[in-house]
Amino acid sequence: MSKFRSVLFAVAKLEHFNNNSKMTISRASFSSIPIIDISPLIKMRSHPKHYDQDDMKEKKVVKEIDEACRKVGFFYVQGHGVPFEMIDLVRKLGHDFFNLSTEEKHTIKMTQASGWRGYQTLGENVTKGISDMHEAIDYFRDCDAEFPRLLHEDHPLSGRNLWPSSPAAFQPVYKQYLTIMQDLGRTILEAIGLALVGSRDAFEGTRAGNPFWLLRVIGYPPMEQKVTEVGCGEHTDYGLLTLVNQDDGIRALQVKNEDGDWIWADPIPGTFVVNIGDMLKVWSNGEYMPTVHRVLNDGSKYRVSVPYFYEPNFDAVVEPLDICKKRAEGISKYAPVVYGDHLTNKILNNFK
Ligand SMILES: N=C(N)NCCCC[C@H](N)C(=O)O
Ligand SMILES: O=C(O)CCC(=O)C(=O)O
Ligand SMILES: [Fe+2]
Repeated sequence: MSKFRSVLFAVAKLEHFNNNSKMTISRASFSSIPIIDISPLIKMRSHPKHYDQDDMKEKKVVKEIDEACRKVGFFYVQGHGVPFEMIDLVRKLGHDFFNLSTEEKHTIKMTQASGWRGYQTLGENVTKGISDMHEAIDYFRDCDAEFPRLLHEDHPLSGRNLWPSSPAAFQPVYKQYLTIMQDLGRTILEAIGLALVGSRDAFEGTRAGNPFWLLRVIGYPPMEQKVTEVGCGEHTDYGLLTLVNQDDGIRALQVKNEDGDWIWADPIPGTFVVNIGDMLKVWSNGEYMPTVHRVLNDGSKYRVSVPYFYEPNFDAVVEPLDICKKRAEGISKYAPVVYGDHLTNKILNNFK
């Protein structure tokens, strides 16, 4: 090798080293969660033809989301266009439901036959073998002809969503909310597509064009300093993007940085807390890593949060994207996984 070429080679190696170390070191240092105004994405989504992808991928909002995904795995979104009244009403209806008698709540009880949809009582959900101090209602995208595997009654997640008759507004409001949140999830994923691949449609079609979404309505009783109990044990989320609508004025959600410190994701009225899940780790070949988080409601108030999970298609085969593999010198860090299998495995381990 000529002297000139070997110097170039050394520089290239050094740059590669720097890039890699930047990626790993920077995650350790986060001590706060960024707030991102996504209104430019909302505008792009309503008039896609007016926006050039090459311009869009250079936009501040796309760079901010990319940086947040690389460094923190969590960010708040504002300027999302979801009416504040809607955001508040959804949590209020959650409070109203959890205030009902046990008997009433059990009219929509989750069972194996309901495909693990419905109401679960305090402590029924477990994380790493320990009961979580929350009650919840779980909803999954309805099974229809688009999910042939789930139409077979012997699939563990085959079943129907269970809607309470009280409060009366619960079902219509939540159905509307689900439509709005699906659109919001897709909009944020477009920015991630632009950042990772340069294409806003990177996750459309067979990847996540028909998302197998989940929604949880969660109630956390106050723990009053009982440090042996946890509202929800530490975990990462399973899919692509989680959008959390949490009660104002109660600090309970905590995010772990690489030093092992817990950073509070304090509620900011009118925002959603967004975090990335396991499947983005695989698709991005580890460029984006899901961040461990937990819930500790050790104050004195009952807390409701409503996370919406925007996920891949049930049958999506998730494997590192070519461009992400190329950036890692052709090395694929994760084996392919079928999203529905990953999810089923997780859900079946969530209950004793
Ligand atoms: N659909 C999602 N992501 N739900 C997250 C729940 C996390 C706790 C659950 N018991 C667990 O052990 O995973
Ligand atoms: O209640 C929260 O703030 C978050 C809950 C959560 O992490 C989850 O359900 O996956
Ligand atoms: Fe979570």
